Amino acid sequence: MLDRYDWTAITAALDTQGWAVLPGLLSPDQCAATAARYDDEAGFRSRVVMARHGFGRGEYRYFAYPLPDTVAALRTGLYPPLAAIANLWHHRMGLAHRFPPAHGDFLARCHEAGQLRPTPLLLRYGPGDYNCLHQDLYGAHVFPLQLAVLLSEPGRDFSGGEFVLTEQRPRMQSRASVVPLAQGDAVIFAVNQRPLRGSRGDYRVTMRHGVSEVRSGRRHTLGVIFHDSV
Ligand SMILES: O=C(O)CCC(=O)C(=O)O
Ligand SMILES: [Fe+2]
Repeated sequence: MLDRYDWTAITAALDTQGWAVLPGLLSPDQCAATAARYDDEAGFRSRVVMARHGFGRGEYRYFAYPLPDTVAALRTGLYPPLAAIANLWHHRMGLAHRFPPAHGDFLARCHEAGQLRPTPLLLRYGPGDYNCLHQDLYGAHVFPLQLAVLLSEPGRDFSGGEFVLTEQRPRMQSRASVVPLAQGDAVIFAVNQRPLRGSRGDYRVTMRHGVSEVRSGRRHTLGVIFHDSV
């Protein structure tokens, strides 16, 4: 499923803009089945109503272990190519920490540090809902890339609700990108900092992501974060 993507082009996009799209990562049927899980209380460890925390408006649920097969397969399968990019990024940012080639070994590190709780999540937005710019940092162990899959079809299921990324360069104003996504497309993006090549070598920029206001309909997304949470 993942070897059909051009990982050289994905790496280049991540290096230049801090995000890359994987078109059609999930089929419409997989999207519908995944979004439908939202109402099934049993598969989740917690529910967050965003307005209660000042995170925006809308809600999300964190999956419990064991994760659904589709989610587990994405998390395990995407980790190795992303770990290679993550290690290059850490090298370029002068960070000593390196990521093991298999997700199980990285999770073992998270778990030893007390980051035991699964972080993949389902999000649900209705009219007027939005997600404030944020970073998904859940402990000292942070994998620098994450994934969001749009489960709904723009134009048919909802309007508005665009995936937004900002990039804060040192001592400069922030730059925003709107990521064009169709149903089943995934965006891979930097969780926190990423290296950017400047005329005097690499420097670090800080990324944040969020979702603009949903105007109508209902929008579901699947979020895959590779580190577990305290
Ligand atoms: O709903 C979205 O597109 C954003 C989800 C999000 O913040 C995440 O997956 O971490
Ligand atoms: Fe997020």
